[in-house]
Amino acid sequence: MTQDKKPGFWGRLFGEKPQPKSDTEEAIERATEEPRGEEEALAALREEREAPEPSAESEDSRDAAPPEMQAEWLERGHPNPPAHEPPTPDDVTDPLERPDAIEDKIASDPEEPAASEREPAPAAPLAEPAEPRNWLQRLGAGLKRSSDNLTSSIGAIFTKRKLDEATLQDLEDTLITADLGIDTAMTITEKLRADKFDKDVSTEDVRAVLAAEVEAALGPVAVPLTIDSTSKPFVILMVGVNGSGKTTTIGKLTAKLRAEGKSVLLAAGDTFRAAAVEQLQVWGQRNDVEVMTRPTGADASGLAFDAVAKAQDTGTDVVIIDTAGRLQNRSELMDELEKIIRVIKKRDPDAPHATLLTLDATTGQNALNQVEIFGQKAGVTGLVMTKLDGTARGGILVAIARKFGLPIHFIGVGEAIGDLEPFRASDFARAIAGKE
Ligand SMILES: Nc1nc2c(ncn2[C@@H]2O[C@H](COP(=O)(O)OP(=O)(O)OP(=O)(O)O)[C@@H](O)[C@H]2O)c(=O)[nH]1
Repeated sequence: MTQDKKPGFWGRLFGEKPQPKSDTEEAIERATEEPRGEEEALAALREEREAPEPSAESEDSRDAAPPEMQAEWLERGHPNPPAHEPPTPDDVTDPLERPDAIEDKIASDPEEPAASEREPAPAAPLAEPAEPRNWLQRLGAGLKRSSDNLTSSIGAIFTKRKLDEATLQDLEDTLITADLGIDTAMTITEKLRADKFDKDVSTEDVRAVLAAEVEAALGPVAVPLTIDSTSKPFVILMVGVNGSGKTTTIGKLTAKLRAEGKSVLLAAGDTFRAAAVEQLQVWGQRNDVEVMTRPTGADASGLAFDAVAKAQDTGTDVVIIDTAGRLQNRSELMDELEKIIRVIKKRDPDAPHATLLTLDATTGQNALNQVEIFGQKAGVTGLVMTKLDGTARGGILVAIARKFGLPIHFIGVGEAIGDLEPFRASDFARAIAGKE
């Protein structure tokens, strides 16, 4: 305890009663030439140190200080002892809280005006309301990095009024760099060449063509995930590389299915990692659904089999099977995925009814390879693009759509339970083109 070494610390810290000046303060008074300025600086510092009196409801009061500290505190007339021991000089991390901070402050900031002369502190920005934004706004915010990247590059290219060959070439390069794919890049530049060559063109014109082409590419693949109620249970297998968002997507999707009144059983097929099982269990609790598990290292296909069997027996609407993340180039792991599918089919030859591949949007071009290999090995039926909120590479979705034509069911723009939405081509196109 440092209480004895630092008498009066609490009082000074909380601006309680006038205290005899500490050695440090006295030394400052002696050493400085302009006593008035120092006093004001001291006053300003004390003011900064002042903390509101802890209230009976304050969180701090839940975790009381040791008895001797409480005695000092009560002696000083405070109703609630502080939450924890007063910090010692060594464990105080805020420099202004350190006993020697007064010296430092005056030495380093001799011109600091008195508190009364200071500009009033700017008002703190209003805290963002919890859930004020609709989906479109969240999508726009999520894709902002992608669209900012794209539109600022477009803005930099279109400095001349008339559209010429060099500008078109630069635009094509920009669109390819933004992961939209060569086909889309060429379609956009050709359209602009046909309509606007040697004519006035604005960045707004380019954005309009961009949005139209992206929508044209994505429209056919924006297909909702339909749960066929004649397949009971409807079995969904979730696959993807490590960390692509499988488990999180399962949690979000389960919430949607539950909201539609469907019963859901989850199978924690990532039997490699105990943490992965726990993560799914948390989502299970949140959604109030059962999660089937096996000990770490158990055969995932056995678990999948049992989950389908149980859902058949209990009349559960949907079974979602999580799987361990695997890189598409690890053939032995991809073989294991094939085994899971084979085994599920022993319970229901039509299952899995949907095999969803989660793609991390931040991956960029590698996503194309993932779709290809997972498609071949696991018979992917649809895609979920996750983490569109944290990437400047959202354009990859366009390239994937053009190359594979696989349905894109959902996109994820955050980690929260509500951050999964059915994919809508026009919303995505407008957001990525930065159009209101
Ligand atoms: N920002 C953001 N984060 C996401 C999104 N989806 C998932 N995540 C985060 O990505 C991380 C990995 O997600 P998981 O769901 O654990 O991924 P996984 O594919 O199950 O991972 P493995 O089990 O390791 O293969 C977690 O921190 C998630 O919260 C999303 O749409 N946006």
